[in-house]
Amino acid sequence: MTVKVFIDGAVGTTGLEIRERLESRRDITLITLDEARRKDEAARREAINDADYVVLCLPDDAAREAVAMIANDRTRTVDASTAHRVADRWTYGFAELEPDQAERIAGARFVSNPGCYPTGFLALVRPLVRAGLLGSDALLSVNATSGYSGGGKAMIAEFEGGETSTAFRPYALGLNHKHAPEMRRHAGLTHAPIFQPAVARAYRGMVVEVPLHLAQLSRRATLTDVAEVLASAYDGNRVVRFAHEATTMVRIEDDANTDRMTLRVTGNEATGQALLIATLDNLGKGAAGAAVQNLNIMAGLDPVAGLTL
Ligand SMILES: NC(=O)C1=CN([C@@H]2O[C@H](COP(=O)(O)OP(=O)(O)OC[C@H]3O[C@@H](n4cnc5c(N)ncnc54)[C@H](OP(=O)(O)O)[C@@H]3O)[C@@H](O)[C@H]2O)C=CC1
Ligand SMILES: CC(=O)N[C@@H](CCC(=O)OP(=O)(O)O)C(=O)O
Repeated sequence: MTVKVFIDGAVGTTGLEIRERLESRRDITLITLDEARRKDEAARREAINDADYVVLCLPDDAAREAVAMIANDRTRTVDASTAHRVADRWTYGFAELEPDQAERIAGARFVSNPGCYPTGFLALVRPLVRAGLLGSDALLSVNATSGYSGGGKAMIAEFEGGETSTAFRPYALGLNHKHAPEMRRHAGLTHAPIFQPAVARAYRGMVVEVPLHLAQLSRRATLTDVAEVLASAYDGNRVVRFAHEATTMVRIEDDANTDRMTLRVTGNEATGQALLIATLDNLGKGAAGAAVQNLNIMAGLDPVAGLTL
């Protein structure tokens, strides 16, 4: 038996990545719309209602419109946009976030795929909050660098079309990035972290860093204690891996071209300063890899089918 999947926005940056992961699958039949019909409302409505699963790879407003087109109680949705990540009725599609999150995704009708930056931040911070090492009132910062495909077709054109020659560009300097609410909510924090992202001249890949004073922790702890909490949270996980080896260098390319994520704890025990680091691919675990993982879980298939780990 196969499940019918429609990717709305299938020729965008994320949509193409999802299609690549699904098109050779024998357990999945893709519903496709040709170039002339891919933005036609009637054609999309028909495809959406014909599908068992719809994956939305659209700008936020178009994603909301697509959800409103569902006129049956059967079609299940994974939304890759920001539109529903803190919305009621939607299940947050980060399977490793909580011990029962995969089970919740498996039973959900509406699943919101996490943002790429929150994927790194939450993987590093949520286990520490859950273990009581970080209080829910912790005041955190997060700095991150993304490959330019993170900005979709428009940013790819900007970097590859000669519109910018920059190698590295911090942005969201007004500390108003759209991912901050999602980080706050799903980490279980009272205050959103100070989030300062940057984009680099690399097509794909991502480094997310959370600096911490050990004195910020709710009880006395060493770097090893922090590492142990993260290592045990992801013990045996096939997608999120804790790197036990000493970290001397991290590169944006480390997990690029994969659907996995690697977490590290490093720092200076003598000064009591820690650095939590996640590397992932903004288009992999940060987008398409997570969407396919969610689809697999919802359809009762192998959660990592079609993923590159
Ligand atoms: N790039 C990334 O790393 C990540 C992206 N996301 C999210 O995924 C979603 C897609 O982003 P991304 O792939 O980067 O963006 P792109 O701009 O590369 O692709 C968006 C696609 O949606 C199409 N589209 C726009 N409006 C409509 C509509 N009304 N009906 C049908 N198709 C439409 C566009 O068509 P056209 O080609 O004609 O413009 C385009 O092909 C966004 O919400 C983004 O925030 C999430 C995580 C990471
Ligand atoms: C480099 C870059 O511009 N990145 C995008 C985030 C990509 C992502 O995660 O997308 P969504 O939350 O939009 O789904 C940004 O900062 O807006």
